Amino acid sequence: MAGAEWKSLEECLEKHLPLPDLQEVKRVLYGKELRKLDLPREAFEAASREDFELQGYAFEAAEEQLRRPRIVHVSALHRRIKAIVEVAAMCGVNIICFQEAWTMPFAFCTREKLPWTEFAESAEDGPTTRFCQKLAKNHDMVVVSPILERDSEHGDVLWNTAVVISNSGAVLGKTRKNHIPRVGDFNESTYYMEGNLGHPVFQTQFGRIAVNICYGRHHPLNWLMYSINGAEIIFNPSATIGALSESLWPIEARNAAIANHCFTCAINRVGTEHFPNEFTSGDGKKAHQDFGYFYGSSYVAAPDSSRTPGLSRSRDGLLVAKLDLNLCQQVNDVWNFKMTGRYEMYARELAEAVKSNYSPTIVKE
Ligand SMILES: NC(=O)NCCC(=O)O
Repeated sequence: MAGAEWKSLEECLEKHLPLPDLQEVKRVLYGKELRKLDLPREAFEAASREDFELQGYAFEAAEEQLRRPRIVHVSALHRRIKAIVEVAAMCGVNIICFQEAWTMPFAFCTREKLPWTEFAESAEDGPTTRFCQKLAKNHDMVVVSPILERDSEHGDVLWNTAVVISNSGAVLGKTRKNHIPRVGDFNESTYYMEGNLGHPVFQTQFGRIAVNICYGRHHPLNWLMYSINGAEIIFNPSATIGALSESLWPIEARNAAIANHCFTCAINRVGTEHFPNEFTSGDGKKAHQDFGYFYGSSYVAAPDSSRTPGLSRSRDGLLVAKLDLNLCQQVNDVWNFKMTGRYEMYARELAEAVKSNYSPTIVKE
């Protein structure tokens, strides 16, 4: 499995394919070609000074007679948040989402409590939320800040939470990771509980947003419920490694955008994190001190199946996407997945299937 030396799928395709083939491969892999955004020169200069990648693309919708375009700029990014947020502001970003548990190493592999649980903090008024409130207000930007939450009002329970901060600087609310991985070194159940807040959608000045945290992207019904509650953009802040999920990554968030007539933003960490003590995870692997390679490759996908190229696998980055939210309804009106979905039938059958005396409907000869 490649580490940092393999920069990105896009770079590899561009290096090896003749132009006519490249155009066809890109059409199949990424859908319609997106216009590159003309981002300010000073934004590129600042990104280069701070040593992170900057890319921008526009998702355009057809002009309508009754509605004006509903343009929103969103972004997915990695570390060095303040400098990166400043560059995002130069690019006119309206909503920004950071990677999962962005304030800490992804230490859940270790199963050691200290010092890692020291990173947990209040979603409402912890230091990270206060920091993000300043960023939000200064830059008139909605900030989605995924943290490890300590809920001291309920017995210090820990949760994997995304705090949503309005562009006014007020905390709009929070949402919690519903599904906890039990795979490989993702020993996260040692640290926090399955979310209990359902599938909230946040009405912001720039559109209705939701957050499906990392492992929730493997659950189509989790995406569906955010969409049923009206989400137009669903962020998927993640921390995932190549050996486990790199072949799933380009498919899942993109498929969710198509299936739910919404935009999705898949955001991943970059690099390898080393821990002081060796750990194992009961999977036969020798004791080791790192999680594996977090392969970045963040991207934004649209309801019409188009998507941006991925950010690099090896560098911090800021991906700016200009979305016209009218595209959600336009695609819905063509494909009608919402209208043709048999939700009542699924609800009835699922309600039966979860009963302890249920037996699956299998017709046999
Ligand atoms: N952070 C997290 O839930 N990772 C699980 C692995 C994956 O979903 O790819």
